[in-house]
Amino acid sequence: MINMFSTALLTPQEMGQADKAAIASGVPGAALMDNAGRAVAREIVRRWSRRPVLVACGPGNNGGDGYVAARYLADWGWPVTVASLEGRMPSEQTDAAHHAGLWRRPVVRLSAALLDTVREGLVIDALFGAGLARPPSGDAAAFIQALNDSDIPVCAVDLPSGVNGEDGAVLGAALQAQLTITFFRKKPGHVLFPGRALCGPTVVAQIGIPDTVLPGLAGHTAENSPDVWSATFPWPQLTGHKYSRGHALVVGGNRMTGAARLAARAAARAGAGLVTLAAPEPAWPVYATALESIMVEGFCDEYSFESLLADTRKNVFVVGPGLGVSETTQNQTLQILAKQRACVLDADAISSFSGQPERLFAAVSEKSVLTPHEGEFARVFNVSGSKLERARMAARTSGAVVLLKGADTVIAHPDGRAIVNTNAPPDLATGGAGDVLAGMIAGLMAQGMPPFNAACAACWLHGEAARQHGPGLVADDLIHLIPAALKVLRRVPVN
Ligand SMILES: NC(=O)C1=CN([C@@H]2O[C@H](COP(=O)(O)OP(=O)(O)OC[C@H]3O[C@@H](n4cnc5c(N)ncnc54)[C@H](OP(=O)(O)O)[C@@H]3O)[C@@H](O)[C@H]2O)[C@@H](O)CC1
Ligand SMILES: Nc1ncnc2c1ncn2[C@@H]1O[C@H](COP(=O)(O)OP(=O)(O)O)[C@@H](O)[C@H]1O
Ligand SMILES: [K+]
Repeated sequence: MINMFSTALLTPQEMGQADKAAIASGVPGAALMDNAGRAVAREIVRRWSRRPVLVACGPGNNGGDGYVAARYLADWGWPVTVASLEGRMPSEQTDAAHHAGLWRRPVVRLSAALLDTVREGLVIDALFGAGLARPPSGDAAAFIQALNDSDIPVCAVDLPSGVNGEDGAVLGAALQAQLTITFFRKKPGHVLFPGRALCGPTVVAQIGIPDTVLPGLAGHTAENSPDVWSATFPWPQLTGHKYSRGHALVVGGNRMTGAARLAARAAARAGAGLVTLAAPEPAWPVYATALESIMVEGFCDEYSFESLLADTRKNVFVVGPGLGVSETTQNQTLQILAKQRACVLDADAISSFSGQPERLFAAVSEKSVLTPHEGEFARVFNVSGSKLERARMAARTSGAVVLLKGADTVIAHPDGRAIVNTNAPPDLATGGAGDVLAGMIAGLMAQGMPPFNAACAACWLHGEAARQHGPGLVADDLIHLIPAALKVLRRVPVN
């Protein structure tokens, strides 16, 4: 069971449908807009002391929210200037026009020169939100450029103008905000780069849209959070034993032995009851000396490798870290996939199919999790579009769960669902961090967690472990911080 609703990510189009459904259920559009603008004003007074504010309003509903925010701030005694793009007011008989009408003071034409009035103040960006239709040009482009060149803080309504809500891309030029307030649920553009960085922290305000509108229109994209998968998290059972917690087998390489060791340790820390490292004979002493609780079994050829896989209690395999790109790696991967058990394919297990992706796609299934970074991804998937679209398309094409790594990791299921991870600090950009992630996913799958859920949960725990460490992180540290991340997940304070 997976909960895609509480952190659902809605496209601008889906958000429009949510808006309509809320209105149909009896909440007037003007009230939604009033709630939205008041939420913006409230978040501002919570963070900044009273100061001059310039509200830049576009011609649509985003501008409508701006007129509301301006009214509340002025009512609370803030010095407010309202400016409209190209002097355009909202079309008559719209909610935005209604709220623009409630602003009884002057509305000036927006220009970069107005920034001089708020050098010590703040700008509310209510130019464009979900309805951004083309790259900003003319007055809008000049204003965005001048504001970005200044150090005046910007509070964006819904999205920083210029950011595409659907995928976080910049359409021509976009504002850099210090705070973004969005409504009801985030959009993909709030969590995917570069949009995420341009938003600053994003606050989600509830404005009267009931959650009951969600099942009709959302459910295929969400932000990663324990809410999504915690119901299926495999906590140890009182009467459990090591065999009931699964047995992960990690394939080791001959030379880069650290990668598989990291993955094996991470699988054990994530809770696999038993972990075996399958070591090629020449490297067996290296693995055997380094590992204590992890069993090390040697193999010398494909036959002895095959016999290592035979034991059906070994219910999940990790293949790829430190193996090297070669035909041998490809063969080992295919041998593993032929067992039709759960597996995590990382690094060289993916790259070894460069130029022959069909061989990989024919062998994987929903029980397989592929964990490429962008470089590995490009070797086997020939897809374009946003990161969300590419991961989704890769999962559909291959039939496997695909976890496309990076600062905004996307986890996609072949059925079209996708999760965007947002808790990973940049300290994770260090060699071996991906090997640890692969092991953690396997450790959760060993305990019976469904592959997609396991990939999401491991990714969140990985980010949390890194957050606990902070700067100076190396991959080895993550192993020791998995217990601390698990404690956070259980809401038990870390001692
Ligand atoms: N949905 C909800 O639940 C709720 C939504 N709410 C709010 O509504 C916002 C969405 O409103 P929206 O659909 O009116 O779109 P919006 O962002 O104002 O932009 C459209 C206008 O901008 C114009 N325009 C576009 N690009 C342009 C460009 N490059 N350069 C120049 N002009 C450009 C475009 O003009 P046109 O293309 O017609 O010339 C049109 O007039 C959403 O972000 C949120 O803040 C809240 O009130 C609470 C409830
Ligand atoms: N800038 C970043 N911010 C957050 N997480 C990152 C960033 N860069 C990399 N990561 C994460 O760190 C891990 C690196 O994995 P990978 O590139 O496979 O490294 P390795 O192969 O050395 O183990 C992935 O989980 C990735 O999502
Ligand atoms: K905006």
